[in-house]
Amino acid sequence: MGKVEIDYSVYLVTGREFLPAGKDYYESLEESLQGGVTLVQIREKDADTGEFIEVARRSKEICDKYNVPVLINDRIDVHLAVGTAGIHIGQTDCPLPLARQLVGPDAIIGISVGTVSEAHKAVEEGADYVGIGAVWPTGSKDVRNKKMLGPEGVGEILDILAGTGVKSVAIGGIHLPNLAQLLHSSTGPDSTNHLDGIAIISDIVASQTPKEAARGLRDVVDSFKRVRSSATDPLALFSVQGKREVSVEAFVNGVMGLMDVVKRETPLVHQMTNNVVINDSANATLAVGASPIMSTHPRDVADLSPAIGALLINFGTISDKEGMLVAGRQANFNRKPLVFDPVAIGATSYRRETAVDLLAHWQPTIIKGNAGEIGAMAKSTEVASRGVDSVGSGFSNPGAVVKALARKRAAVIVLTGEQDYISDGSVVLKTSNGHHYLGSITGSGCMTGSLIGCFAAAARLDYLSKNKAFENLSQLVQGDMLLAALAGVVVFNVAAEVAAERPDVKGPGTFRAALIDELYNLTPEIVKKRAKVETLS
Ligand SMILES: Cc1ncc(COP(=O)(O)OP(=O)(O)O)c(N)n1
Ligand SMILES: Cc1nc(C(=O)O)sc1CCOP(=O)(O)O
Repeated sequence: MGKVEIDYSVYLVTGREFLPAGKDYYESLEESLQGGVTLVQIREKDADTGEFIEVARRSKEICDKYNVPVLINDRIDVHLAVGTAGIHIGQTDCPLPLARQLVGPDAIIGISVGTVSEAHKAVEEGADYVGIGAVWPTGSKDVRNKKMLGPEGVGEILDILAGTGVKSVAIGGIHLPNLAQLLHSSTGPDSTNHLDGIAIISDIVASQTPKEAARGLRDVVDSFKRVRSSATDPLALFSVQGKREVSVEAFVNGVMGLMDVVKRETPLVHQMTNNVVINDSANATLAVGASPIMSTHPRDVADLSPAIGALLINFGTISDKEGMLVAGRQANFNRKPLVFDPVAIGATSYRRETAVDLLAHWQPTIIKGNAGEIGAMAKSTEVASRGVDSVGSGFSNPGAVVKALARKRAAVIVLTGEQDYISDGSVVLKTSNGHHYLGSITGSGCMTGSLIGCFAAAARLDYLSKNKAFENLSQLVQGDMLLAALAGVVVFNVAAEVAAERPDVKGPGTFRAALIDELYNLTPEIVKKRAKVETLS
């Protein structure tokens, strides 16, 4: 007979205990199937065998109407009694080789994995799919004894599965607002090994409207799979208007256009930054025509999110981690650009752990850092950090580093230095503006991050003024984020050059004041004349 063909896109794991008051289980199941659930697992933790068989039998009758296969959680006897498509087992249930002997070659066997070694074993033992979890904390199961994987941990397990034919779903704490982040940031650099689907209890079962809940999840997964299978650029995270023209002239014209958009729209740019630079960053933001808001309290930042144009998270003095977690999640949920400046990430283990934690909870759109910071993000040993500065002469091939990291992180990467390198994983840009005074004042890197935030907000607004919102539901943000990153870097460095040439500038002190003036006075024409931009690929 052969194995049933399974679509893992939206895999409902049932749980009668999570139904909202008054909601009938069978009604809820049928509504979720109407919404687009593609696979159902019957999970009964409290039922005795007779009751489990009855629930599975009736559930299968409903699923059969929609041609959706059913699997049974843990209980091989219930699977055999009802004749379902297969089983899902955990690490402490019946060993997989024995389960295979009992259910036969045609039954689907899925197994839970939470580590790379469990994934290796699942492949060796012939699992059809793995349930990778827990991605995030969940109220549906006690997972306190398990390591939370975050999207990055899911990605490490997906790397093991690449080329094996074993399918994958992620499970645990997955909801509509964090779904696009999970799908993108667990995907490997070459985009071949991405999740086949997601397994969900509460987001569907606990909903009063399971049809809509399932439909929302299904739309995002479908859209993600469509983009991954058809895009010429496998990242396809950000929208650009049509096919991008990769020429210096097009990029510089684009920067000029974004300068106008910022001045016209004065986007609100929420900045959670460090107390060394907070004033300079706010002033630089105002000088280019945007509007800064420097709030940090978790309750405040959640309310702000719908109104802002972009969010900057600069963890220089890392005193507001709770607020950063909330603000980043809200930015992803509201599909606002999120610029991450992991200041001195390589310098201490606390900073590294904080970054891992933040990145497990939200997906940055643009990551900006100096060589030490980008080296730490890329786990490169070529460049080391000392405090907030990097040491050594830099990367032997900086363009390759930013391109690879952009693909790994599914974000635009900006590497600042005497020359700046920017990549979205496809195009690599190099810019060479600036002045050595920038190294003699505090906050030049942080101000660059702020300006990238301003132009990211502008790029999103520009896109939305010309296109329909959210044509592609799996995209995290809309607008040309590569161009936004370029604009932030070029505008800041050109203004620095102009400031340093002024006769009244005698050193870093006068330069700092002049820099704000020249950001304020900078015109698109000056940028066009001075921008030193090269395309490397
Ligand atoms: C798709 C999927 N993945 C993981 C699990 C968890 O299964 P298990 O480890 O057996 O734990 P219990 O579900 O029995 O609590 C799952 N059920 N489905
Ligand atoms: C059943 C289950 N298994 C998990 C694992 O990590 O193996 S997490 C989990 C619960 C998933 O429920 P929700 O979608 O409500 O978070």
